[in-house]
Amino acid sequence: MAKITLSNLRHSYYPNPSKPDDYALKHLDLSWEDGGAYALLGPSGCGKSTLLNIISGLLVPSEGKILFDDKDVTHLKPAERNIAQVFQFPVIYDTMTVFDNLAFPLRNRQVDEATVKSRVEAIADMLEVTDMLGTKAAGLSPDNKQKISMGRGLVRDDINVVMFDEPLTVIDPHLKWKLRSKLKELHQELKATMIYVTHDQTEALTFADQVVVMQEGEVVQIGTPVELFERPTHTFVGHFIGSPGMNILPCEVSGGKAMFNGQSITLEGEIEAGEGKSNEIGIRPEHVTIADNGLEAVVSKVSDVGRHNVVEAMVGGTKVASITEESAPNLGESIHLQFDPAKTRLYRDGWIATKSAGA
Ligand SMILES: Nc1ncnc2c1ncn2[C@@H]1O[C@H](COP(=O)(O)OP(=O)(O)OP(=O)(O)O)[C@@H](O)[C@H]1O
Repeated sequence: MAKITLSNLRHSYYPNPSKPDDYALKHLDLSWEDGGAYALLGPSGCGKSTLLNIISGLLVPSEGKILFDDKDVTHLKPAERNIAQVFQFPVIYDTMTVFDNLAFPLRNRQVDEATVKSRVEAIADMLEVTDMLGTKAAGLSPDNKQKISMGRGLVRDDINVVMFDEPLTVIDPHLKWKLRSKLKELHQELKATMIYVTHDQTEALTFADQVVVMQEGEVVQIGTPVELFERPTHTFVGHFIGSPGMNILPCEVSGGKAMFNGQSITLEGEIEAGEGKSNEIGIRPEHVTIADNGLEAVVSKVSDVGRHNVVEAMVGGTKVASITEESAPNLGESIHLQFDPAKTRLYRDGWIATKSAGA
């Protein structure tokens, strides 16, 4: 396994890019530590596949370098990079047994049969497919086929990184969580560097220790799932992560105070110096409470989502969502909302602009 460094990386599919929008990857400078479990999360078109193809060697970036440890691999072919990839659709040989499928990447590299046997048996044990080793792959269910595909990606112990590209796409929703937790377990046992590409926040947050969130060809935040939830550094992350996402409320800033709907809102800390085109308050629905006093609001929607209710209420012309475990108010009812000051951030032109509490 290796540390992977992307240094000053940019990529455009155009021959003569001139403006930022000509770049599928605008500027990337980041390191994936040896043995880390990473997710690359972002909506369709944000540049995930482009980045994956650059790491695997299918694409040469327009600018910048890729290093595996200290070795510059920018111009090495995929086969020279020692990478394993697991794709959306299972890549296995139907006519071979499960054992032979798992053994394939090892035999391909002339690994001796005793090692093949012990490695395949160990991976099969971790994946809980030992009883299928003698079965032809053709008869397997789609989720078992994808498990074997994952096993093929994980069976070699000499690879630099295992990359999973939306690996649960074809899996039945009720089996997804099983494979997701299996993958997490495998990471803990194998300690391989893994990059999991997805547009699904649940998959990213359950698998990864560090999540890299991308938007429009740029990384907007790298952090643990808790960091992304607790203190998004960009409104995109606040909105994209969470269910429902963070409330992003237009506000005015004057005299170091944020005014929302004519009322001063206490923030987590001081507002950073600077100017911007737009100011917004970010507060998660989990940190908005219905109280006896506070911002006046009128309930516009109530959704019972099982463990709790999501209450949407209009404060002037702006919708604010809150999550409550208590009985929900009625539609049209006048209520008061309070924001937890320690969790209320100011965003300027999308980027966080409050000093964190204690800073
Ligand atoms: N071969 C190509 N030629 C031109 N533009 C491309 C090509 N491949 C991707 N793009 C553009 O580059 C940007 C990033 O695309 P990319 O496929 O990397 O995003 P993604 O996040 O992987 O999306 P998805 O999840 O839909 O695959 C998009 O604007 C896309 O239209």
